[in-house]
Amino acid sequence: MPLDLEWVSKVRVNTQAVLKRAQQIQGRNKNKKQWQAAWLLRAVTCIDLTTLAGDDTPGNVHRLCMKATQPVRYDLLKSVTTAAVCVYPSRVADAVKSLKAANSSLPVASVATGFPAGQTSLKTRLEEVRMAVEDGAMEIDIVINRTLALTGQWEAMYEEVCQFREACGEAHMKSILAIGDLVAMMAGSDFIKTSTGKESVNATYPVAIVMVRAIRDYFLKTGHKVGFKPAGGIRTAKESLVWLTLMKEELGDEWLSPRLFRLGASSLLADIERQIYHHVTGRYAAYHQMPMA
Ligand SMILES: O=C[C@H](O)COP(=O)(O)O
Repeated sequence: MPLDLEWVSKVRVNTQAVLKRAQQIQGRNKNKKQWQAAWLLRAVTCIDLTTLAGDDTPGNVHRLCMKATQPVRYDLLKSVTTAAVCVYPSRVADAVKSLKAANSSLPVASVATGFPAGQTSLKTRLEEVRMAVEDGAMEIDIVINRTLALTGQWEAMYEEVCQFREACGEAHMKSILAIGDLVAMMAGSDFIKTSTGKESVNATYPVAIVMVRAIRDYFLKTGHKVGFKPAGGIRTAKESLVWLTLMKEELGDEWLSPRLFRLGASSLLADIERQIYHHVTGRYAAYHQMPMA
């Protein structure tokens, strides 16, 4: 849609109310036994299983892909996968190859646009998006230009995001960072994502509440449903339940599927798998019994 700065300028956040709501949501979802297991399985299906490390290799990306296709031990659970795998652009081809060899249609997501800082030229950032798409990425997690956002240059940020949208082609575009949500949605983002996972503060519930309410406002005004992806520092099964509760309560059941909700996480799955192991066997497994692949 065209940029509507009047709408952006009218946005107000009641910080105290948001903090209170965040507390409230963390106290919800006391489901136990099979209900808790069901919620955890839902969380698994929404994970973008991620590796974004300087020492990523075809080998560890391959293991990640195998884990994504069989996230919970085969003897405990069959036919569930994560939503996607998420890697650096340089590793997209490796992930596509591994998944193809495993006969899997799981999408490969790639961070791009100079992730995590976004401090490279626009030309370079656009080229990076195109290359990742060319290598087979079906989802692109872009970093918005924080310099433009922090200095209030919304038109320029909107133009950049529109160009990323175009460079993504058919690939879904997820835009990283709470700041500038509305502008990113106006410019065609399919998802908005809290953080890169590389900042000292990443996905927090109060910020998420502001973001999902921006998604709701955007939906009410345009009829267009934008997805939400919290990412960074999400490590425990319990946290995944809070995130699902937040989505259910703020946006409703429709936002509880991978089409509109993802958890960006590199090390959450192990804890969920442990909880599911406990649910099935009555015992807790050691972490080494839940291998990466
Ligand atoms: O986009 C995903 C994040 O980088 C993952 O962050 P994490 O490694 O803290 O789970």
